[in-house]
Amino acid sequence: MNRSPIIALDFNSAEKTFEFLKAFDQSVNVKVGMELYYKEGPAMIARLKEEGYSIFLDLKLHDIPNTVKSAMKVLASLEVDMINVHAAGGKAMMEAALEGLEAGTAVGVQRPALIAVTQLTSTDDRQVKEEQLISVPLRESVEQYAKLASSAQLDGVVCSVQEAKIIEEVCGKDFFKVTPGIRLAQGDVHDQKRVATPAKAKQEGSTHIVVGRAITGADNPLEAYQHVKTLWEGITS
Ligand SMILES: O=C(O)c1cc(=O)[nH]c(=O)n1[C@@H]1O[C@H](COP(=O)(O)O)[C@@H](O)[C@H]1O
Repeated sequence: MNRSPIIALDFNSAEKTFEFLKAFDQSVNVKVGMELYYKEGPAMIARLKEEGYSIFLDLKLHDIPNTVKSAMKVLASLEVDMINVHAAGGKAMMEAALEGLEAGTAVGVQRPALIAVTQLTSTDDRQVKEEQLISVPLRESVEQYAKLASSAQLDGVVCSVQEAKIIEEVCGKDFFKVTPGIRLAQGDVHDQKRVATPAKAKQEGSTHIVVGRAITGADNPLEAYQHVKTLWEGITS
């Protein structure tokens, strides 16, 4: 998957998705999440692949290691470019996910990059403290999850832009920092808590940005995408 912005295809049907994609060429990266995958299933992935898109399959697996391993083995057959689990499932679960992916990837096919969600970008410090009863600041919790993911040999994490720099220091430049919660200046933050602009993401060391509503909800999605891409690529790291 190249480093262009990843468009979150948060639609409830294949029809709406392909109607939206009509404006774009196949060089854009796309993310298929729970809504679209649960509705359309593996056929959706096959169709997007056939059309030539690079795909991040965002199903955020989180279960006992054996279940995640078996699920990843099956998902590997979809031959997506990137896939994720929740780091909160633990190191053994992340290792099992990787084993499953490796076992399910056909010879000659590149294994999907495996990344772990740290603290969701819809989470803030208050929730970490009062709901999760974690006694360290959110930032340290994200750092710990990133270390765990790295020790389990994962390719990277999903985090917010606010933690990208510290993760680069701890896990290195090549370790993926995939950052959702991207908004244009003055854009509606919706349900997200830890947000940043594309330019800030680049500056802080994000390796990938995931952008949904700032593009899909725009009057002119292609124009919005190009604007995001220009801001993201504007600064060389
Ligand atoms: O794993 C993800 O992609 C993800 C992790 C996270 O912490 N926060 C987050 O927003 N996401 C996804 O990124 C997308 C963000 O969408 P927008 O808020 O519309 O840009 C959604 O599809 C979320 O499911």
